[in-house]
Amino acid sequence: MNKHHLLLRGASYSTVSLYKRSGPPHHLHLPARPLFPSPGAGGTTTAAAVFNFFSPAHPRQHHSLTLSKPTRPHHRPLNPPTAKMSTSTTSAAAASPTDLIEQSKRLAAFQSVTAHLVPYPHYTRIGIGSGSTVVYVVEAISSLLPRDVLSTMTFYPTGAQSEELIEAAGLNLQYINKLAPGSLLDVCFDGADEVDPALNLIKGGGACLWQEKIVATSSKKFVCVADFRKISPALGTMWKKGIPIEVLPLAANRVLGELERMGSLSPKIRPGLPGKAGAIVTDNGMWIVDAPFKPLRVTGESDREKGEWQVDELADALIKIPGVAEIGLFYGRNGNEGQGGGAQKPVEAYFGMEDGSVKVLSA
Ligand SMILES: O=C(CO)[C@H](O)[C@H](O)COP(=O)(O)O
Repeated sequence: MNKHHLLLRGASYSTVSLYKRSGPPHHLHLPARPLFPSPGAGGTTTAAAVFNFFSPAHPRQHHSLTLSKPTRPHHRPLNPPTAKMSTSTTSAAAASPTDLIEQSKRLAAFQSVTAHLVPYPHYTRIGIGSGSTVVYVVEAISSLLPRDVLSTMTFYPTGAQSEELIEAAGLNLQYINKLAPGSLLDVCFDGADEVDPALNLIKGGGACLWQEKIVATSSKKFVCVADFRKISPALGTMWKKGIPIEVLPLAANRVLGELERMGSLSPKIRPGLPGKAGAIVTDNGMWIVDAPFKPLRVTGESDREKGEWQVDELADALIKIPGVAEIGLFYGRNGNEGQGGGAQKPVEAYFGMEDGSVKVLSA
């Protein structure tokens, strides 16, 4: 057993680098949770925390690390472990709304990767979702994990955007169609357009929902990463554009009629403008229909006469419409309930908040 004792300044750390007189630094990854009591609970008391863990660089060596906190109280939220990030987080109050949203996505990405990937160097197959938040997930993976660990991992995209992200970061790329029957990815990270308290999701704002669902359900666990705007009491409350539905182009008008009959409020074929005239075409050659419904009930039953649906009942009805390839409702089981894969809901959702903290909802 290797014993280390460090005196740290600050509230929380996710990576500690030990520099030796010679040779490369030794990176130790810590759990993403506050290490010490909050200042209000006794900021003048010296505290210590002991961790037993393995370093990815030396997986056979068992380490014990004792962290001691200085007596000065702290008032800062958890910071991702880069100097750049620390600076932007502490200036969050003065940030523009766009900066604030980007910072919150990045915070959530770093914390989710720290919690689910950094302590588990044996994870080798990772799914990468689509959208603007996932950009920060890939940044977090690239910057938090040592190169020799990354070289043992393979990353599975959910469309053209995440394929480019993986390649640009110099990570190993593999396609989900190469996953052997019965095999699963260890974990998959993806964003969402809206998240309800039961962790049902609306996805597909970026038109990648079909491959996203295939990758999520091919993973042992799905981790959702988002910003504060995505937290919702009921799907359809915050995301007003409607549930994205991937359809066979020749069936699109028929699907629209069926959706109206089910109570959807003005479903529409998503246009490709400004980039493309006509309908948007997905990575799979399909179209997207956006179908707004009244806010979806998390529990209870649907009242179909009134067009008021419970999430699972609506999802089950939508997926049965002929011509529908896949729907942007992620519902049913979560990863904890289906360890063998097949679950659409995340095991955890990380939300970067306006105050610089990260809120975590667990299944
Ligand atoms: O489902 C998706 C793409 O099909 C995205 O995950 C969702 O639209 C969230 O995107 P962003 O991170 O840009 O807010």
